[in-house]
Amino acid sequence: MSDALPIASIRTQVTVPLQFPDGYATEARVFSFDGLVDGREHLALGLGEWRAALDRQADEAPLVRPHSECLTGDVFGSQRCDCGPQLREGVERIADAGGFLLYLRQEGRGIGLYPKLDAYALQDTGLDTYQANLALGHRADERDYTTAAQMLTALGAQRVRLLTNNPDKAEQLTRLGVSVVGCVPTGIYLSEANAGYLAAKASHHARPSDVPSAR
Ligand SMILES: Nc1nc2c(ncn2[C@@H]2O[C@H](COP(=O)(O)OP(=O)(O)OP(=O)(O)O)[C@@H](O)[C@H]2O)c(=O)[nH]1
Ligand SMILES: [Zn+2]
Repeated sequence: MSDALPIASIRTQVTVPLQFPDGYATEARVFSFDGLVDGREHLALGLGEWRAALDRQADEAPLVRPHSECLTGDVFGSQRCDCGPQLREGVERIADAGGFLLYLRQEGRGIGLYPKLDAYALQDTGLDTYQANLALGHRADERDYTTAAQMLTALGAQRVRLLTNNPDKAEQLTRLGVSVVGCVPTGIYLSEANAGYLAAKASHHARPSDVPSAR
């Protein structure tokens, strides 16, 4: 509930010029925070006309992508998932619309980097991405968006449009008191290597949720 959301505050904000390997360039206002509930170093990137977007209503509300960390995909260009292209797309679309990219330090759907690699090894024996988490004693998806809600509140972004295909993000943020006035789907980045990953994700999202409930 929104009244139970612990308050976080902006710690530092700095401007960082960004340039991607394909040449696309923009500028981000990078925010760090004090008081995030899990003590991790989550970031918010203000992109485009983010200041003006904070004052806009409904279908003009800030565009926000809560992006969960994927070291292999975001940094090294892993083809096992679609995280790298989604991050790149997210930055440009948010820069165009005005809003925030939340870079959430919950690697491997919240299980961590080494366990994600363990899950990859199990997937190579035939399990899908969710079954592999369960076989390792984890939940299928351990992500929690409390820190995302805290950052949005600290930024003054109580009303947002989400850039995502993942309904769990909208459900959790709504329960946490963020007003999600719309969801904008991200592109689908299908490759030979990530076809199984994307198929498992689509069927998982079509099922009743088995993700953890928001605190
Ligand atoms: N456990 C596990 N995590 C994975 C696997 N492949 C990718 N991930 C993680 O999945 C997360 C992807 O998160 P997001 O980019 O927020 O995307 P999403 O939940 O698919 O939702 P969208 O907003 O629609 O992109 C990252 O934390 C990745 O590290 C996998 O095979 N196993
Ligand atoms: Zn990934």
